[in-house]
Amino acid sequence: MSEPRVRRAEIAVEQHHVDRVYTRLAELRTQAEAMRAKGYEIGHGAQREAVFEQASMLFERDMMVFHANQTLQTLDAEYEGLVFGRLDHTDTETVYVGRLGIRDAEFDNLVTDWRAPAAAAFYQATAEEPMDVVRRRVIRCSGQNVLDVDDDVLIADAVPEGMPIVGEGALMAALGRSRGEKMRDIVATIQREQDEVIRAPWRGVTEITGGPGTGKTAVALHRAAYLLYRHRRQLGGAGVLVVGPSGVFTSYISRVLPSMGETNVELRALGELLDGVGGADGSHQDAAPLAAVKGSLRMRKVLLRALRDTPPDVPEEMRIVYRGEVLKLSAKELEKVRRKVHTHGGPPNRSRIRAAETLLDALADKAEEYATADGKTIDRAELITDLGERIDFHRFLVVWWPVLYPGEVLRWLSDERRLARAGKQLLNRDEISMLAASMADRSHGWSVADVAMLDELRVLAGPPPKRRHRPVDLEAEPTPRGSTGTGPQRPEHYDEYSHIVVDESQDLSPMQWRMVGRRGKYASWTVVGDPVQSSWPDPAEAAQARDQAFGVRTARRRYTLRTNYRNSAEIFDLAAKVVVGQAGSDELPKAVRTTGLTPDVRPVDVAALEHETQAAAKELLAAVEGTVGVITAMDRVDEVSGWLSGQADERLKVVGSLDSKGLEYDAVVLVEPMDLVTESTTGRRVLYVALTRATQQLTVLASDPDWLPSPR
Ligand SMILES: Nc1ncnc2c1ncn2[C@@H]1O[C@H](COP(=O)(O)OP(=O)(O)OP(=O)(O)O)[C@@H](O)[C@H]1O
Repeated sequence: MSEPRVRRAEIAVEQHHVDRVYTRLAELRTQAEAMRAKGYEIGHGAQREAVFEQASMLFERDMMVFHANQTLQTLDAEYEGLVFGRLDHTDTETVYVGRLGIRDAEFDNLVTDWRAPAAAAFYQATAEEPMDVVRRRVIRCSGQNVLDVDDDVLIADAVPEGMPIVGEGALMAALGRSRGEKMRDIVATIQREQDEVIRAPWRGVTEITGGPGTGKTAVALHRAAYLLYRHRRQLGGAGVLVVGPSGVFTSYISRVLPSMGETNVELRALGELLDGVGGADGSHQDAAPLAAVKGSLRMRKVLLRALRDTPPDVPEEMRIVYRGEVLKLSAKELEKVRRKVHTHGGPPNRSRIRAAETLLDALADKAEEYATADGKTIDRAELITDLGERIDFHRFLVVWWPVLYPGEVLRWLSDERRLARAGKQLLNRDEISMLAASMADRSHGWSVADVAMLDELRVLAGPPPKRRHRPVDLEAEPTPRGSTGTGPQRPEHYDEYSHIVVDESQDLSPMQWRMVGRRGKYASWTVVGDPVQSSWPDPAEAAQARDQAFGVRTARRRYTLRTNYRNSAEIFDLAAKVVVGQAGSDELPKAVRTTGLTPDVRPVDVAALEHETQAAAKELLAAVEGTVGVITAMDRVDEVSGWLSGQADERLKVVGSLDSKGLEYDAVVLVEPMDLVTESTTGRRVLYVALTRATQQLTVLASDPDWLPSPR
């Protein structure tokens, strides 16, 4: 038979099996629906039974309905290619691998879940270590239709007579395919080095490093799905949190887990980790020098001092009449009382009772002072009891010791004098004015870096007292919550997560590590990063904060991924040049795919930049099937978006350098690379990130040639 006929015949063979799987899926769905209906029936019956029986029947009903719903949820997930692999073993056993495990009515396996031990050989078998696999087949489907098959022979000598072998290179075919707006799962083509990381033990800290495009994000997400499948009891209840650098990024990866039937993982951007505190929207990026100040560990102390400073607008003195005498506390005396309360160190929102007691003590001292001057004595205990019950005392107390909300306290720092007090010997003059100006700027919501400070303040201030009516929060004006998470909202108990995945971890500031660490107090971790792509100026300080976040967890394992699956070799060769001297050769991955298309580096005149950008975007939109990213320095995003507003094509995206982290496009236009270099002290690394976003084609428009180090 000719190759196309063999292929068609093999596609038909697999189609037959896939049809059986879908028929069975429909049967299972019907059974689950019937079970749910029966569960509800039990509930109705229970109403007429004795109370004790009712209780046990209701329990039974709840369990039935719960299980039925869970099964339905799993069966109804939109699986893109439910069956994607097949293993033919030496003993002629055949195992189909898919996104879900399904058995037929006789309880024989129709499909084995990719995470089950029986499917491991699909990812781990090699020609050197074939694990009894003769032929590994990747089956490519669209919906329920088999489109293609692709085989890998692992034990050539053991191929039985008549076993057809079709095609070559499922991985290369997958990598060459155009990219959509959302990342896709890679279950069908996970490579051995990646599989090892995905299946690593769940406890402790698993660190994954590797250069751009090595699949770190993909691996981390598949690991989350794998861990939930294998250890659902330990991890499923309290939840898995995936933290990414930006909302654009979490949106980009948001389909991967649901496509594997996993909807119970919470995806959050760093700027979206905090719900409801003063309306944090956390999508705005500060300029690098400002973000560096906001993210440094110094801020912890600055914030603590700010919190303990006298709140603005509190009464400057206290007057209260006691038995015909006016007791007066001056501003200085009141401050002494405030300091005394704070020396106990408790969160101010938990210290109001102590504040009341200390204030009453000061009033008693004052009364004693007056009495002594008049040669009298007072009953101190009686005074404290009497004043402590007085409404005017409590009225004073609530304004003098107000409930502190993180957003409000942060805004106080727009007052330079106040900030200078809080930042004494911690912040220099320039830093103070830069920070104060940022806090005064209300033209946008909170920035990504602000959110870590808000979270710090949340903990330092302590929870506000519970009220029947929610207090009016003046900071709540810009409230868009901005979570793109697919999982449940967790407004309060942030420290409950059982597993935390941190992506692009090389960029977390120390303050962000503290914030994430609070959420992982009892969790195990998967931490993904590439030091060479880091835009954080003080890696040592960040490492210290990171180690603190991990706490005493002793089990730590580290994996390095070395193959770049994203970029063509031509594109990566260019990108690697900009970090020469900043990265060791072992820190740079190897790109496996060549396209024959070298990047198009165009010197342009500044005046022609707009026109050149439009032209390059148009060319690339015509050249590729999928997305085209136009990457610029952060402060030029609006300008460049304006240039391209005439090109109404949904595949075209303009993105700032920092926001391009973790994303990928079929083609990229990089506008003015030198802008990225000068944007921050780690500009070259940011440029490296931007240059490694394209899978197929890259055009660089540069008026200044210095972005590319000249060859030595
Ligand atoms: N085994 C694989 N099979 C198919 N595609 C893969 C495989 N591994 C990675 N990829 C693809 O390579 C691209 C890069 O993967 P990913 O974004 O996870 O890399 P990364 O290491 O996180 O990159 P970066 O550090 O640059 O953000 C993605 O399109 C991903 O789907």
